[in-house]
Amino acid sequence: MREPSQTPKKTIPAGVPGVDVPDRRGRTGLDRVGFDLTGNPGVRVREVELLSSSWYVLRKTTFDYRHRNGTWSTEERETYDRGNGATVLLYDAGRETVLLTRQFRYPVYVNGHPDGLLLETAAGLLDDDDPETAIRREAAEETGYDIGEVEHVFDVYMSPGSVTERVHFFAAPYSADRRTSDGGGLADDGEDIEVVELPFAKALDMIASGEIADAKTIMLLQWAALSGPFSGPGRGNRER
Ligand SMILES: Nc1nc2c(ncn2[C@@H]2O[C@H](COP(=O)(O)OP(=O)(O)O[C@H]3O[C@H](CO)[C@@H](O)[C@H](O)[C@@H]3O)[C@@H](O)[C@H]2O)c(=O)[nH]1
Ligand SMILES: [Mg+2]
Repeated sequence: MREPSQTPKKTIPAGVPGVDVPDRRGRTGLDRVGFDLTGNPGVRVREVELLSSSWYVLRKTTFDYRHRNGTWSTEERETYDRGNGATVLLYDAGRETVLLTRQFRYPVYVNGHPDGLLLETAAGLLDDDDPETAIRREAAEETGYDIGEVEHVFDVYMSPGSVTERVHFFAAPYSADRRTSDGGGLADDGEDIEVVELPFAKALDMIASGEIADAKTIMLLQWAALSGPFSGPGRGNRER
């Protein structure tokens, strides 16, 4: 116990990782995001609380919001920020096939998927790259194919009520002569990705049966049938 005469020690705040001292991924200022927004005069950001920055970033933001009838209210919203991402549909128009990946997704497993092994188009986070550079990198890492020309399809907010992420969608042809490795993802990052080639028509059937249940994959397959490489009379509807 401290002697009554002793001067209390001044405690120097240790700093909050991700806020005023770097977190384990080197980030600071994570609680400043949103204050500089000016695009909507009916939104005034009041407070940003960093709830978690263990890997990706969860914030609670308090903001004033002007309703369409002119009244203001104060709202709170949690946002999950994992950066933006990119995805690509790899297709072989001649052989009428697509190249997908299969990997274990824990969030899916914990929410009703039988084994968590999800069939998906190759995809990854941008990290510090532009979308096209990122998708070339991810396609090579995950499928082993070095992709040539890519076609930009659309950019999409995948879960706008809670997740900040915007995903950039692409399509690109693949062919055996552009295979440079087995793919499989980065083992050091814990990735264990199977490369799965499917007839396009079978992939479409697997949407109907629920075997393909990933949003970006469904969107790209349906785009391919409607206006992409498998559109037009008689395409994508050949004998299974
Ligand atoms: N240690 C640790 N590592 C993590 C964690 N979360 C993700 N990772 C690592 O971060 C890697 C991210 O891999 P990417 O290939 O860059 O991203 P992705 O998870 O495939 O994301 C793509 O698909 C998502 C689902 O559709 C998309 O949301 C995303 O935009 C992108 O397209 C994972 O393989 C894993 O190693 C975590 O909580 N802890
Ligand atoms: Mg990935």
